[in-house]
Amino acid sequence: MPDAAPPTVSPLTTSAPGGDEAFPGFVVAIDGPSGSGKSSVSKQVARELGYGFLDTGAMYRSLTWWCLDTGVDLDDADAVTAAARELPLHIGTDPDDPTVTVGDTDVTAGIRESRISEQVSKVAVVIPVRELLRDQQRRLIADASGERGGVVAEGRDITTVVAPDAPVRILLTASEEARLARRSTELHGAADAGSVAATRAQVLGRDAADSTVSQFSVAADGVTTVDTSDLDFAGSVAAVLQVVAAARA
Ligand SMILES: Nc1ncnc2c1ncn2[C@@H]1O[C@H](COP(=O)(O)OP(=O)(O)OP(=O)(O)O)[C@@H](O)[C@H]1O
Ligand SMILES: Nc1ccn([C@H]2C[C@H](O)[C@@H](COP(=O)(O)O)O2)c(=O)n1
Repeated sequence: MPDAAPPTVSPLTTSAPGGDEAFPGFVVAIDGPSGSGKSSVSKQVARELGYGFLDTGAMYRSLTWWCLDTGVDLDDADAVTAAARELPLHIGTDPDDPTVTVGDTDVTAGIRESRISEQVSKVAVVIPVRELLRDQQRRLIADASGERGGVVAEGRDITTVVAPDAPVRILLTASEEARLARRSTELHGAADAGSVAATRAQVLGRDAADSTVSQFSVAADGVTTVDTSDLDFAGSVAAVLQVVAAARA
């Protein structure tokens, strides 16, 4: 499947809310709770469509990494906002090479460490930080969709705030049980009672904090819910591609 030729793209344009320009290509916006598969499924969907891929969570993670690296107190919202203004971030939008750098440091792997996952919500709930990153995300979506004819962008507020006029908006969800099992398997190599319990606080705690600033537990008007609880990874990718195909038919 990854080597399949990209489908012909109709020249659809999406308006970029709050900006002066329309997004130049087709935008697939995906949000949902932690462990629903947003990042991994979106990346594969982007590959199969020949589109760009934007992982907006990586931007919040990079800011968290930068604050910790430079000694910024994550509980000081003003200091975190100042850091966001200075953040020397580069985020790749090639789904085969979504490299993230902060300054000269490749943080692609580092931003996935538990120390970041456990603290990233402190950064993500700061409203001025969200506004700064939202503007950057819209620019990245415009650039990537222009370069490749389309982009798959994922994150907690993509369908509601960053790209509410995207032609495809999906809430990718799964039962709490499925999400915990997936994350547990990813982090601990198993989904037995012990490892699920160890994962629970991180996954549910982060969702609880993040839901104070974004709405990702129920689909907003016009957003299609794709429930992957009973789907494997390939099935989830196929379900999203089906929604995209229906929107373009
Ligand atoms: N349908 C699926 N069936 C089984 N495993 C899946 C499925 N979708 C994703 N996964 C796996 O679940 C894990 C979590 O997926 P992923 O990181 O993409 O979720 P996410 O929604 O982006 O989470 P977060 O918002 O916390 O970053 C990954 O290891 C991924 O490979
Ligand atoms: N558009 C977004 C993207 C991410 N966040 C927050 C929520 C998460 O706690 C954190 C990391 O995201 P992840 O990599 O786990 O998807 O960033 C957000 O608030 N809005």
